[in-house]
Amino acid sequence: MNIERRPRVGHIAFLNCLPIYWGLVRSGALLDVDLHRAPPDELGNRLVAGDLDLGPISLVEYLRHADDLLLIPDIAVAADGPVLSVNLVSKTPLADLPASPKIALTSSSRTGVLLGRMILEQRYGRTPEYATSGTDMDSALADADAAVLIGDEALRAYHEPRGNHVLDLAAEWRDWTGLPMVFAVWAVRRDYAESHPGLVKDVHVAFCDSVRRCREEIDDVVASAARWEPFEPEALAEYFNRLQFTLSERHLAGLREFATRAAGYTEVVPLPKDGPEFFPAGEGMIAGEGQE
Ligand SMILES: C=C(O[C@@H]1C=C(C(=O)O)C=C[C@H]1O)C(=O)O
Repeated sequence: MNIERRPRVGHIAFLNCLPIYWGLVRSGALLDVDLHRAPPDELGNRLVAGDLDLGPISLVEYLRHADDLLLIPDIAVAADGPVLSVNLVSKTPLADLPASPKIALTSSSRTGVLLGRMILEQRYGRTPEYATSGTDMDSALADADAAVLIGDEALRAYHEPRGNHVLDLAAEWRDWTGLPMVFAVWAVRRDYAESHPGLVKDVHVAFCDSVRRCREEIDDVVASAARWEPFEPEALAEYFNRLQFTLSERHLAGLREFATRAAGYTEVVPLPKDGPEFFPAGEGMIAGEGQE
């Protein structure tokens, strides 16, 4: 009897991760993983608790738990400029925000909300009062001057701001540092990587192949997503084009810069000098994508 169980793999329940999983269906690799779909905050908790073996995790959550995790090469959720779905949505133009604005931080985010705090405090000299909020624009703005939103709700706010002002935080990061912003990385628990290196390698290869297929079949990805999502095909095409799913050297430079700046804010484990530490999987497999 086979007592091996499938690797338990996370799946971020946002449109932005659809391209990463697209090819798993096409190649059949979907049958070889036990996929768990949830918002990023929940997936991070489950990976850290050992209820998942590997998968996407918010960059900040990875930095907090880097001692227990290894990065999986090549794959990320990132943007080198506007991302459209990590936004500071404010009732007034940014310049008119008071010195100590009330800022709502969506409960689903760890990285976007910290990026928003850094930008408000360091770039725009504000000393905000923060509160955790629901994930949608109305509940987040109910008792705040502005809100940091991520994912589908933030993309919706970008397309339908309803009188509010939308500041793209990945664009802000790029203007500020000259670097891409990495929002989520793929990580594997160290104990799982040690006991099941072959399975981790298989999942890595399957995801790299999936991203490659998605780029080749992007029109089908858009058409398929547009059947179910409240966004026009053109808007989805623009979004999937902005998003980068790779972790190139340039992305790593952005990740390290963010880790350095995050250290002053939250209990992140400082990266080792030549860090982050990777699951050993050889050369990058989807080189070229997202690299400049
Ligand atoms: C680009 C995005 O990245 C997401 C942002 C995250 C965060 O802020 O913690 C976590 C996972 C990512 O998928 C997005 O959701 O819009």
